[in-house]
Amino acid sequence: MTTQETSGSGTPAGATSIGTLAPERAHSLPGFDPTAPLLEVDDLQVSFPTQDGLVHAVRGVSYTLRSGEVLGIVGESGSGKSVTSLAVMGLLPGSAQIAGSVRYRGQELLGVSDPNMSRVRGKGVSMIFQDPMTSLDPVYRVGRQIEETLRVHDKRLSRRAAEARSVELLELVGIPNAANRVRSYPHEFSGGMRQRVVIAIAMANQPDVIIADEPTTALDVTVQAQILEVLDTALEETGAAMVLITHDLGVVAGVADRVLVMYAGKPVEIGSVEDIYYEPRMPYTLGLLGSLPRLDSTGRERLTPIIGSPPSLVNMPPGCPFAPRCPLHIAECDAAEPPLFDVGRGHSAACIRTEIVEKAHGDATEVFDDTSADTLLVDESRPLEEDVAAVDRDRGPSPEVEGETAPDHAAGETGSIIGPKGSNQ
Ligand SMILES: Nc1ncnc2c1ncn2[C@@H]1O[C@H](COP(=O)(O)OP(=O)(O)OP(=O)(O)O)[C@@H](O)[C@H]1O
Repeated sequence: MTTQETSGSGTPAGATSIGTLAPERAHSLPGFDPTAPLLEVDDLQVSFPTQDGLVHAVRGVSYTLRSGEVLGIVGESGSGKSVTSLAVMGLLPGSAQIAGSVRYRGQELLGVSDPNMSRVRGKGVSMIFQDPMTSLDPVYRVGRQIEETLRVHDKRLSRRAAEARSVELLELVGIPNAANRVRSYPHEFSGGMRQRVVIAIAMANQPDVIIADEPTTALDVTVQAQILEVLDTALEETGAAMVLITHDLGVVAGVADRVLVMYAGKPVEIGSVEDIYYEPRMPYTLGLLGSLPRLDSTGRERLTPIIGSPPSLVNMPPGCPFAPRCPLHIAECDAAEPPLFDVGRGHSAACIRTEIVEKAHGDATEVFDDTSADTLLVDESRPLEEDVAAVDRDRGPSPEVEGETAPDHAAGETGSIIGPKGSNQ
């Protein structure tokens, strides 16, 4: 497989306002090259032995991340996004069989001992996980957890300076009354506030790279946008580049420079965020777009679900793994798994029928059947409030929603009702 390079200006994104780097610690592995890309993942392969056989979780992932760049990695559950990132961080279980190469500033990370990886983790590359409670220790005050992170990489930092920096970091991520909140325990914060603390810890040592694995998935939709803004602040303050992992193309739209789409353990499309959203060439990417309500739609487009589920990663048959779900499937698709074909301007797609997808110009209804939106409605000829009224007649309205009216929706339209937990959407 060819390594697909991510684009980027090569200049760090922002100022470093929260302390100074001690580069010799983070960069003390053999092969350090300050001019090398921040992260080069080359033909990464990860398998897990299981009772059912070898699970080929990651089957040849390659990407390059440069300074100041945000790379979105998108794909369905089980497509290998997290395993790819855990391999980069050296956090896979001992049973994992790993091949390929992961270089941070030219230094090979695969096979490096855990003490040596600790020099890179947190300072060279830090990670934000989906559930903040997996990162935070429930029995320590959040301030202490930030201070420890700082002092792991800077033993000369006094306790008082670490305390002051913790308050500064909590302010940066938008925790009100930070000087008092440093003394709070994780359970005293809401989920969104806890994720802000985790972001503060991830940026504490001004890493070169932040890997954020589904950082907003566990949060209320109203909080998700705020956390994306906080991540943006983290990048500005640290000058870090970011790998943003999500199953939601909508999340990467406003944040990423480039997007890597994964399917069944492999990248199936890589391109700029504009190419992926407006000119995708892989039917799977088009299907993902079609199943997502778009803010730039005219309001009349239908959603197009991808029918079926991804293949088992044990004993995969030859051919394109997406073929059984693909509306453009032909016999040749079953012969061999297509490599990433260059379709122009740093854009590549693993499909032998890209010229047909090209003609859709991002409109999934050109290729996929549109079935989903109508299934939400009992009767296409009447607006949604009549359906709600019919349900109310049968069940009786709940006291909380009595007097509220349903939004005016006609057949085929997509609407969202959002609100924080307990708001009776
Ligand atoms: N320790 C393990 N042992 C066996 N199989 C594993 C292990 N860890 C992950 N897998 C398998 O590897 C595949 C990829 O998992 P991964 O967590 O990377 O997917 P993902 O794209 O991040 O999905 P999600 O969004 O649900 O986290 C899955 O089939 C998963 O079951």
